[in-house]
Amino acid sequence: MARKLVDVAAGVLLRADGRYLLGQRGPDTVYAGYWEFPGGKVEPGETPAQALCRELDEELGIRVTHLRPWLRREHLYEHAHVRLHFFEVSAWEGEPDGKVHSVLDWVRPEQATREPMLPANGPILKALRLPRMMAITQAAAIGVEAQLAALDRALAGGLRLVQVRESALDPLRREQFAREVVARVHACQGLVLLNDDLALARAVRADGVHLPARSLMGLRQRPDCAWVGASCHGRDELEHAAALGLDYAVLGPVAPTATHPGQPGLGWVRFCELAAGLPMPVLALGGLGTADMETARDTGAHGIAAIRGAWRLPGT
Ligand SMILES: Nc1nc2c([nH]c(=O)n2[C@@H]2O[C@H](COP(=O)(O)OP(=O)(O)OP(=O)(O)O)[C@@H](O)[C@H]2O)c(=O)[nH]1
Repeated sequence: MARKLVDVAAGVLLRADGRYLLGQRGPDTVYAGYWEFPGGKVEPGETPAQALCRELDEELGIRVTHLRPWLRREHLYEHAHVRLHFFEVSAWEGEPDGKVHSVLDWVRPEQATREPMLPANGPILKALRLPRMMAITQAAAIGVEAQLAALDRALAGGLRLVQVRESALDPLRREQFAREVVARVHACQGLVLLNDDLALARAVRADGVHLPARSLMGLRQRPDCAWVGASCHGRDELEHAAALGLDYAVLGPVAPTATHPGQPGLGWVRFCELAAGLPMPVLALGGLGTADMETARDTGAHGIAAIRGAWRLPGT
């Protein structure tokens, strides 16, 4: 029997130290004892954002002062068909106090999470492990040694997500370079994705593969890999990435770039429309750097992907 679709708003409260808040559902509830993000059902006449502010006041006794729409996922439970609107909550007044949960806990994204977790939330926890800045390599343009030196500097500065995109390097040098990148990034517990080459990703023990849009659109099934993402330029590509269950998408270009001359930028307004309501995180790409991070996140992006902007030294 088809179940009525129920809208639910859930908040990922993020502390400055990177930890997020989970609550354990109290007794006498469906899925009692399971962990969840605070939140609840959207009442008639409320937007999901309004519902979340009300729920966080009722459940935690806090007043939200800054929230951003993040992911939207549907899940069919035996008791309900839910559409979950996840928001990032980065500022609030008051100290969260467990008024309805048995326990509250602040969890680090890289830590094993709390169990049992509500079944719909697995991909949300994975999305929280995706770093906010993706740096895309340009070794063929600037030289392998210069790129590795830039990588070392960026890792020391906190970079934890690298996409190796080096189709212009010959196969042997590309493999050697990819192995170097994996060794350096894994030494810092970061993630490495190989552009469009699943076999090389496996050979060098990278974490996954990043699909260009033309490869994405040719697939009917998600490649068998821990992390899979794709480059997208419009809603059809984003929806295909979502349908395949990919872990993230990169959407752009937001601004015109030197690497794609003549291609007009989407701008932030269009970016916001295209990236809204998707089940996986979307990184903004195209003429951006670390200075654009807050604008990107306020527009619904999970973070930023960049070539030049990611390797630039601070102040240059
Ligand atoms: N709050 C919350 N609900 C979630 C999460 N993940 C998830 O699947 N859900 C589902 O969304 C629905 C939320 O229901 P709820 O019982 O918390 O709603 P509520 O606070 O309005 O309570 P009520 O049923 O007493 O009115 C449940 O079916 C729950 O399983 C999550 O992380 N947080």
